[in-house]
Amino acid sequence: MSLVSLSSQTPLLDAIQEPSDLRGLSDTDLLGLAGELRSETIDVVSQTGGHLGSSLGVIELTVAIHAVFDTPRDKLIWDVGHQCYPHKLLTGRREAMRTLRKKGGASGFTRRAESAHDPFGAAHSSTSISAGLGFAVARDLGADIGDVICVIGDGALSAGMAFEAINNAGALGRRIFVILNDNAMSISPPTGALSTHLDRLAAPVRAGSGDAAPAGVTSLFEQMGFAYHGPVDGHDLTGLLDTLRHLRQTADGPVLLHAITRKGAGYVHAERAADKLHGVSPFDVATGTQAKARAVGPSFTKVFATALVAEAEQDPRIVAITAAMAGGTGIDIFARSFPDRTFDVGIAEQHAVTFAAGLAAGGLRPFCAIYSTFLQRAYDQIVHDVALQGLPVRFAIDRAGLVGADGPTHAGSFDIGYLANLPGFTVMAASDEAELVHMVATAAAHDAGPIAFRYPRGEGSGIDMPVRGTVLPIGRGRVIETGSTVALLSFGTRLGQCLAARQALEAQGISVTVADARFAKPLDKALIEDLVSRHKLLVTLEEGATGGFGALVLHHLAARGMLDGRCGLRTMTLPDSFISHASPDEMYAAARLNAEHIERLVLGALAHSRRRHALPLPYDGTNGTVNGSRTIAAE
Ligand SMILES: Cc1ncc(C[n+]2csc(CCOP(=O)(O)OP(=O)(O)O)c2C)c(N)n1
Ligand SMILES: CC(=O)[C@@H](O)[C@H](O)COP(=O)(O)O
Ligand SMILES: [Mg+2]
Repeated sequence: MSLVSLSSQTPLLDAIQEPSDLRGLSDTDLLGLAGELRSETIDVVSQTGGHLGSSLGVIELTVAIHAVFDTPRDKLIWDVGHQCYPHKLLTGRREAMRTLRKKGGASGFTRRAESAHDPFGAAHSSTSISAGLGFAVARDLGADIGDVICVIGDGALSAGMAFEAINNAGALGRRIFVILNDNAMSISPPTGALSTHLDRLAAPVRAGSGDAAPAGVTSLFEQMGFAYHGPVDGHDLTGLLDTLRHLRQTADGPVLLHAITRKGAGYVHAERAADKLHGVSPFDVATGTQAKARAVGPSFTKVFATALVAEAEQDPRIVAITAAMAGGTGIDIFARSFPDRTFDVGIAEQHAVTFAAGLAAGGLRPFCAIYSTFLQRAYDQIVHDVALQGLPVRFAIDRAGLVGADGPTHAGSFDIGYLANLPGFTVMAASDEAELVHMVATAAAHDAGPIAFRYPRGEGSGIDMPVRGTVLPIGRGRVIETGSTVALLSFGTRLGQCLAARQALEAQGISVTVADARFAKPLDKALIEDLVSRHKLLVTLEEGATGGFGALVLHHLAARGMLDGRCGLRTMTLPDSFISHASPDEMYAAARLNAEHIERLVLGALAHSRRRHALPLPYDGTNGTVNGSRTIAAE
């Protein structure tokens, strides 16, 4: 049943500059406003792309919260933040939303720097209750803060840190509102016993038989010190207004309101879609058909998944783990072939890694497929449970490097540094989709210890693909093109940019070697020493922050006493800043990691070495980016 007829007329929304404008409206007008807000959300995302289903599911919640509470003095914190589009439309950013996720435009998540109505930034899930409790305690210790409202989804609630926060909040007893937006969806259907528990609580509302948990079913939240209210219909705006007004009047401690919603609510194409149109590219509103990005080659994700299936067909010890990202990581492809060897642990990366460690200790060959950025959440598990015990967990690290519209919260910038400094780890980066196939085979065969291979979001270059992966010699890189003056040593897919830069430099009479390092650990020391001894300049490149591959190369050369100036050395990395969202190309341009930047750096370094005297480097030691600013905009 559609909750709204899509109309382009939005007279009520037109009058809303700030949430305070809502508070003068009648409940009837608020109903009309919700309808207009839903239409506007659909229209905006049909133009820009982004996260649609989640935003549609919280239209009524958004209107009710801003109508009842005194935002921004009352702090409204959205968990994940991918559902914040209606919130942004009501908080002075309606125009900015037309530039959603574009270079210089509105972020697709909440951001403190963007608005006082975004008291806490998000994008990684399950942080809202911890942050909200911080605001609540700051208030109780004298800060000028009103109420605190955390909106968290059923998926985000499956992460351990959400329960760490509930555990603490329930004991502290501070007044805080947690609104559980329960649409029985994560990106895909949720997994886990918590989901079963929530379904039991929600059953009456979902069955349309009333606003109360079934007799005898008490929520675990009550057991943990929260006043549990619900389940209530999260699309019944009038009911929500009454409930929130009542709770605001009466709450004297932590409150959890269990709101039952539908992801994609009010847009038939979203409601019908298996994923409820969680993440979409621009689409036709009438048909729901999305624009298809032109792809030259297969996606790295699909190449990974297909290669893993091929390996698993030969080896029953191979199992796959995802943390609620089966579609994004391609593990859903693996699951179709091996449902009993596939484990979706929910949004629980810490558990995923240590679970994989247990699987490895039990003699299996676990592939833990987690985006680089989300793997950050499990660092101690990687160190303490995997590396320290030398357990052969395989890490398939997707979304390595800059990812584009999701921006800095999703950039895979740090895994090279945070893995290659761990004893016993093997760290690889695929320079293209064929290399990725070989790296899956190499990881499958590697029982000597933990091994990771990284690859970017998006499609490959469409090169010829091997039928099967071959196991690579550990710690060995490969020379692609031979030259004599400059050596470009690339770790990852900047290799393509190196080859383009080589062409430009060769046209200027500069002879360039291009090599693919393949491994950041163990380093190919023989290759590095040979490149340094035979060239005037060695440049390392990586789609990672400083302190990664290039640093390890310099460490090695220092240890070998080869920093004697006979060969100039430069490292090209991501800048020491977070790069705002834009397209991947625009972000790599801001990072100065494209072919033109390689060419410019080489010419500058050669000129510098010709002058043979120290000049102040035109940068802070990175590849030309201005340092000092924490976040830089894509050019
Ligand atoms: C730590 C972390 N892991 C994974 C993700 C990817 N992710 C984004 S939204 C989402 C599902 C969230 O489900 P829920 O909280 O129920 O929100 P809904 O999409 O249903 O509105 C996931 C897994 C993330 N943002 N953060
Ligand atoms: C909100 C969130 O964290 C995910 O939806 C993420 O945006 C998915 O990223 P990809 O689109 O790269 O799979
Ligand atoms: Mg959900």
